[in-house]
Amino acid sequence: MMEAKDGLRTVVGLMSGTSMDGIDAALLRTDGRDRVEALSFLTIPYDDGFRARLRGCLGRTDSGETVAEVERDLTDVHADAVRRLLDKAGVAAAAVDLIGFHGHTIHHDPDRRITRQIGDGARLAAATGIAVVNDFRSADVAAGGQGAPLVPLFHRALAHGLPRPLAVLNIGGVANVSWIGPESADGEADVVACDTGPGNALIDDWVLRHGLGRYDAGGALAASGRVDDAALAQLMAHPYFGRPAPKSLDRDAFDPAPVAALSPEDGAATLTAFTALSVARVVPHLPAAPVRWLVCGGGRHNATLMAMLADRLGVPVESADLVGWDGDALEAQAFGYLAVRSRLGLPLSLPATTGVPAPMPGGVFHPKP
Ligand SMILES: Nc1ncnc2c1ncn2[C@@H]1O[C@H](COP(=O)(O)OP(=O)(O)OP(=O)(O)O)[C@@H](O)[C@H]1O
Ligand SMILES: CC(=O)N[C@H]1[C@@H]2OC[C@@H](O2)[C@@H](O)[C@@H]1O[C@H](C)C(=O)O
Repeated sequence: MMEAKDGLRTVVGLMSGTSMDGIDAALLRTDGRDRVEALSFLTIPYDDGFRARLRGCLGRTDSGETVAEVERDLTDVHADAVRRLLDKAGVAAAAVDLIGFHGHTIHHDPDRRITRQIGDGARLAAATGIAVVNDFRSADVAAGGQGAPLVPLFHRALAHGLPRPLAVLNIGGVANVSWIGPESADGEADVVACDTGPGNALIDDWVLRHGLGRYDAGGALAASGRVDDAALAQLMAHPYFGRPAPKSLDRDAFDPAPVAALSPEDGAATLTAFTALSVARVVPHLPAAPVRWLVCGGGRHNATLMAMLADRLGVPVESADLVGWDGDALEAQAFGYLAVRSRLGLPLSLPATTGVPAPMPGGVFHPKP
């Protein structure tokens, strides 16, 4: 890997998240430690046909023909995303040191030591002419960790100078929090993390099922409904919320049956309250209550959800964009950052972020052809 005099590498980070909305691609320069310079970002949405094929792979652990075909096509769409990102940024592939390729999670059951992200690293390296790191979660899960969330060390790298304890909340399909403690003299800080519960996935599925679009834009549908307290209590009875951090979730861990009989409006309101309340329920599992919550991921565009979070948490809950981060790009950037850490042999996860027994390096390297 090329290393500039300033120790920074030019990297692409690629994320295909649990919302299945598309590929997020970010270009950045980073040393994999505490320096990060964002350069460019774009999202390539999946078309409905591809999204349906991806959905058809969820929960499958076999390597059947269909999964292999979807993996190949998924990889090729990622190669296209890299080309478009570099075109947009006016950067040549030869100037890029590395790609961090998350792939798409089709199965996540860390308690049975299973996690699987599809995405062919060697094929992506061949298609782009750039070295690739993929398979970020397997080593952590094989060692007994949760394999997720992996963004916390990146959140910590960005958080210098912000008030502590700070919570960074990512609301994608699933929601996850990074708790970042006070900064010590050497600039280090404790970090504790876990998935909090559902993010947007249940709301998206609900809206889609009622023919009202792919997501609840701005939270307007939820805002026009009423939270059904009995249904909310049933949803919150899931044993996940009593478990201490670290802990992680598969996309489809929660059964939305308690809202099934509600109107579209009330169902949306109740599922939105479910996401907000499950975030609040994590606070007792953290070392101390955060003084501020910065929210990234698509869920921060849902004004009803943001208002419910502020109400439940009782401290400022703000979009991460407010401190100069790009809340849509953060996850993709994180996998570029983690790819550099992987090449440097630095940990991607810690006992307090995934429950892994010791700080854990990871990722699989595919050299450029
Ligand atoms: N304007 C909006 N109003 C309401 N919700 C929105 C809006 N824009 C995006 N979202 C929500 O954000 C989701 C996409 O979020 P994001 O891209 O952060 O998820 P992801 O990266 O796929 O998931 P994960 O973090 O779980 O991997 C959409 O599916 C939708 O639910
Ligand atoms: C297994 C898996 O892919 N988990 C995702 C998912 O989406 C959000 C949440 O659940 C988080 O744990 C993780 O992604 C982020 C990027 C992470 O690893 O930090």
